[in-house]
Amino acid sequence: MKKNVILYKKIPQEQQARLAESFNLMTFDGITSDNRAEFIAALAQADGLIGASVPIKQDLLQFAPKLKAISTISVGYDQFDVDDLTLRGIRLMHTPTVLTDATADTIFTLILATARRAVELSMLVRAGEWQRSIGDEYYGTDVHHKTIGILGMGRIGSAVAKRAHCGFDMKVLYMSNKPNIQVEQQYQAQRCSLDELLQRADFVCITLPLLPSTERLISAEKLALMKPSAILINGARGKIVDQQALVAALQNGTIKAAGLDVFEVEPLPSNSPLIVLPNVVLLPHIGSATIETRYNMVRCAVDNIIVALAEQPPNENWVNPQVG
Ligand SMILES: NC(=O)C1=CN([C@@H]2O[C@H](COP(=O)(O)OP(=O)(O)OC[C@H]3O[C@@H](n4cnc5c(N)ncnc54)[C@H](OP(=O)(O)O)[C@@H]3O)[C@@H](O)[C@H]2O)C=CC1
Ligand SMILES: O=CC(=O)O
Repeated sequence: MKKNVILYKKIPQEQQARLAESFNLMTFDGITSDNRAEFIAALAQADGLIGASVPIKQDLLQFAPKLKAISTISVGYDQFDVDDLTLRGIRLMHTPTVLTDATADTIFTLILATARRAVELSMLVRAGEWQRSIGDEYYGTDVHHKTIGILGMGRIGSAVAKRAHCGFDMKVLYMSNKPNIQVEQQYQAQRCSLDELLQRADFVCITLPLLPSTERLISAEKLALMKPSAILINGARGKIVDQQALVAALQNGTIKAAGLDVFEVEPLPSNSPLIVLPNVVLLPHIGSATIETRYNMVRCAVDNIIVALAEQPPNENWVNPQVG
């Protein structure tokens, strides 16, 4: 008998067809206050869930007594309580690797856009204010040959290090739980403490997961360690930075600029003080948002739910293989 799967995100038709071939499929275009009751009712019979961006924790899981697997169309899984899923015997699968390069490219987009003031100057042109050759008040800062400090040297951190070293002749510093010998050998990366990295780096890039140990890691005190000329790039999760402290640091010149793809609250509220700061480049959480990469993530997540519900042995996309 086919198992029951809920798809809670819109995905390309042919991938949805793969799901419909394997499972009794129920679909939701996101979970909103309008359809939440219907989603909760569907959970009663669900063997599997596949989707993205929605926190699925105890408040929803209590209505899902049969649930055996969740496949998230993302690499980050901070929207779940992994220990609780493991206790409940629910397999959690994610989509590492397929989005690594696209996300590293987004991080480099933010590095270049902040350093060269690309958004600010583009707005000046659009406003008709480009009347003569621009003066030094609008000059940017070099990226090449500068020092980049990468927080978290995993898949995306390593891809950023590659771009920095091979493409921009940058010196690479990194802070990680354990040494990454490959990046040390390939990109001459040097591991150091968080404080040393913050003091030395021209560009500080966050590529950490959101965990209790990383939440608000970049506090007012840590921002104060950065050079006044330094630029902070966050391509990971907004809650890793104390956003209020960041706004203050950008307003009072503690640091020069920031490039942000992620925020404490998403979508970023329209009254956020970040919106009016000229020295910030803001993106709407698009780290992996290319046509090719988003498609590959969906394909990977569909593969994952098929594997997980077929009770095949753990593979590298399983977050909690101990569930078995
Ligand atoms: N903006 C966007 O659209 C995207 C954002 N992301 C975010 O990027 C994050 C990283 O992804 P990815 O590179 O694939 O993940 P990885 O797990 O490959 O890399 C994370 C690295 O951070 C290290 N780390 C974890 N905790 C700490 C800590 N307290 N101090 C120092 N290092 C630590 C990990 O070390 P160890 O292995 O030893 O724990 C690991 O090396 C995701 O979790 C997600 O939140 C990802 C994709 C797109
Ligand atoms: O934020 C995106 C992810 O895949 O994680």
